[in-house]
Amino acid sequence: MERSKKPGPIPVNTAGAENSGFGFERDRVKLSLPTGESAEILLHGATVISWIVGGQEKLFLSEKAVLDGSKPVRGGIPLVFPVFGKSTEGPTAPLPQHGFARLCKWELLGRTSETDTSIQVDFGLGPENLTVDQRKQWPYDFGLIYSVNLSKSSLETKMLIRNEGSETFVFNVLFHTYLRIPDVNNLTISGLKGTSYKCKVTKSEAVEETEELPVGSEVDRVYANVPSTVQVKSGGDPIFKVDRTNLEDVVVWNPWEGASKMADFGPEDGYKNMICIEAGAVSKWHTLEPQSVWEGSTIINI
Ligand SMILES: O=P(O)(O)OC[C@H]1O[C@@H](O)[C@H](O)[C@@H](O)[C@@H]1O
Repeated sequence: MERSKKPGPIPVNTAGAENSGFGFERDRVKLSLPTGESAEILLHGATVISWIVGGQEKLFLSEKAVLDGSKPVRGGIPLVFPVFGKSTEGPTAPLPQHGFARLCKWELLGRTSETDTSIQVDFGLGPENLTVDQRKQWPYDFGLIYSVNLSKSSLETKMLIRNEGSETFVFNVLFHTYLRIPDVNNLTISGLKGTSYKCKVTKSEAVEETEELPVGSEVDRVYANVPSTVQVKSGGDPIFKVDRTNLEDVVVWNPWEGASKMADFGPEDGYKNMICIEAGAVSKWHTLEPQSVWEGSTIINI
């Protein structure tokens, strides 16, 4: 983001933070709490690539994921903005699938709060962080502030989008979260019943009828206006609870055996240990008028 438009320094609340941790190394930020929880975020795409609770990794990261900035990360939490999927028409048509946010090197704005039980870091992205080609593809003046907040048993991600120009723009935004799961064959997802969805596999639309949705094959569904919390259960036991604020939609994705066709997906049967539960605003365009701000967040609880 342009220096003049960056948020002013936010006073850091360090009450009781003697043992918590914030580390910056070359291309990534590491957060940790005195109780052992940690998270790791690359500047590339501001992609969260690790979240550890109770000594266990909670995010799936492909063992073939490319982390050097040359392509989006296969795993963790890539950021989707300003378009979800690939547009064939309209102002986002020139952009690649899922937009540019996951492709850019974000700026570290700093640690914005810290206590013994939580720590937050903010990243910024603006037109000056885009390549000349990306600027041509989407020539709007915008400012993004992305916050990652690690607490003892939850990870919150929050996006603030500002229109800093004189032209209105439309956008989609989504947290493309790859959750690590013990076995997809024992998995169910609840909280979607009664919600309309578009299935990208069968190219059809339907209303979800299942209370506890199993995943037994490729799934790629965009659930619109999901009213409540979505829970991921393993063998009937809740393992993740996903709450959303101002993010009305949820995408459920697992490529199943199609994963073997992705050069950066590994191991080949890794799809058994992942499910993407993606909180976003993607089923319709959101309009942002000049000098207006939009904010949305999601919190994943263990
Ligand atoms: O391979 P990509 O660009 O990271 O996209 C992965 C998947 O992302 C999901 O969000 C989409 O619904 C899928 O259609 C897509 O295949």
